Amino acid sequence: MTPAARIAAAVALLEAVEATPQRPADATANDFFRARRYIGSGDRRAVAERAWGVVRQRLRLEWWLRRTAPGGQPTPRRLLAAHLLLAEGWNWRGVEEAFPGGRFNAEPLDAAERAALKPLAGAPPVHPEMPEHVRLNLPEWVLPAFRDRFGDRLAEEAAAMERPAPLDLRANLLRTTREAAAASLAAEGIATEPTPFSPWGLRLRQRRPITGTAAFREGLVEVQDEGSQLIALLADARPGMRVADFCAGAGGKTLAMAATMRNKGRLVACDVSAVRLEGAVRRLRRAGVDNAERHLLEPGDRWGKRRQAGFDRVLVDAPCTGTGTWRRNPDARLRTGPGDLAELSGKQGKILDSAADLVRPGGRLVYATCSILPEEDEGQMDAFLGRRPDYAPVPLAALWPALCPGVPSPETDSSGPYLVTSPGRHGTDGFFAAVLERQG
Ligand SMILES: C[S@@+](CC[C@H](N)C(=O)[O-])C[C@H]1O[C@@H](n2cnc3c(N)ncnc32)[C@H](O)[C@@H]1O
Repeated sequence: MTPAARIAAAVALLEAVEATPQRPADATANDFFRARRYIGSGDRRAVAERAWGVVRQRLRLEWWLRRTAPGGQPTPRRLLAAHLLLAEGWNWRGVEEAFPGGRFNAEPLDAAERAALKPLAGAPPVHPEMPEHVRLNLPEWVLPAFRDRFGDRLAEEAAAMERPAPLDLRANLLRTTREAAAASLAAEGIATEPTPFSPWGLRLRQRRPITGTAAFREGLVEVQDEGSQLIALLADARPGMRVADFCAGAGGKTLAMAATMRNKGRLVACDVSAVRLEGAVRRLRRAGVDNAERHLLEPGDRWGKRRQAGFDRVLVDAPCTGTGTWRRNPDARLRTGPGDLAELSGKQGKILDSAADLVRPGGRLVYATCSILPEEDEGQMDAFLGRRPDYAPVPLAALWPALCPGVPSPETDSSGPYLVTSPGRHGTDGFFAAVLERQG
């Protein structure tokens, strides 16, 4: 593809993303490229990277365009050209030439577009007159909650959320060790380093596709952010236990817990989504897990009633706003709003109440989110502990030394008894996890 054709394709991809604003952008991108198989993998990567760059910077690009052309719409063409000028450092001439018209290329910029864009040449992406949330590249509605969470580290965390996430793998101890998995990847030309907190984690030095490697196909490694690995670690599922992964999805944490259980005991992966649970089947097989079963939770289901107090561990990896994963899903910060938070908070409380009854006295309920909004995290725990005096938190500081001997704990001064990870401080996604013990 010529550089101009790549620009045109990135504009078309952004238009497709805009046309389905509630759909995750990567799902739209998959359809987009499937319908254009003639776009080779190098071009596909370049087109997607540029489009995601625009999505990542959208709040700032829009601010600039509203300033230079107050009545004009921030169309995908304008946003992309603004991105070239502000974020990629292109000069004005280069941008004009990137829209040459003709077959496979974007139409030339018209007079209104030129008037809106030309003043952006040489301008900095962040302007001192931007409102704080635009400067930080965060939607306005999360600002108070993010400030509660991060205090004077807010700018540092917001900046970390703008950087693309590294690719983390979890060595599957059912099949290998972390060292052997790293050696196997290295033999295939993929350099990794151990993650600082998770005893199973390997971080790629450079982002590379890994699903084609023998190490992945043979189930030696699974893709999983280090923060997510820590949640499975905190569940402390041991061989012979009865364990329920209540919101198992496609089994990311089920797989990790099967490994700590060494395939011994009973592990049930539950979810309300048959499609997501089905997604776990191949992963479980590849990982060599044979102690896990799946259960689809349905309305009126008596499964939970029959298993009250039947589990040593119940993990609730709750549906949440996903605000902790914004560095990974740049479009999510544009799609998520306060209405989602209200709806999800209600759901989280209900899920916790159902899951809590499954835990035996002396057993543990582990509640986790990939959100950094206190309302979904500590707020949810305060409300739950108010409703359920038979539960008490087990502080992270008490759990960590036995789970990870010799490794410094990821706890922070402000995280209280809970695990709170963040991109700026830990280099992971933003996760929250609480371990609650049911009193005997
Ligand atoms: C954060 S995702 C789980 C991710 C998964 N544990 C992993 O590690 O890959 C939350 C899951 O909760 C499920 N869910 C939503 N409502 C639920 C409910 N009422 N009971 C159980 N699971 C639910 C969703 O279908 C989704 O798969």
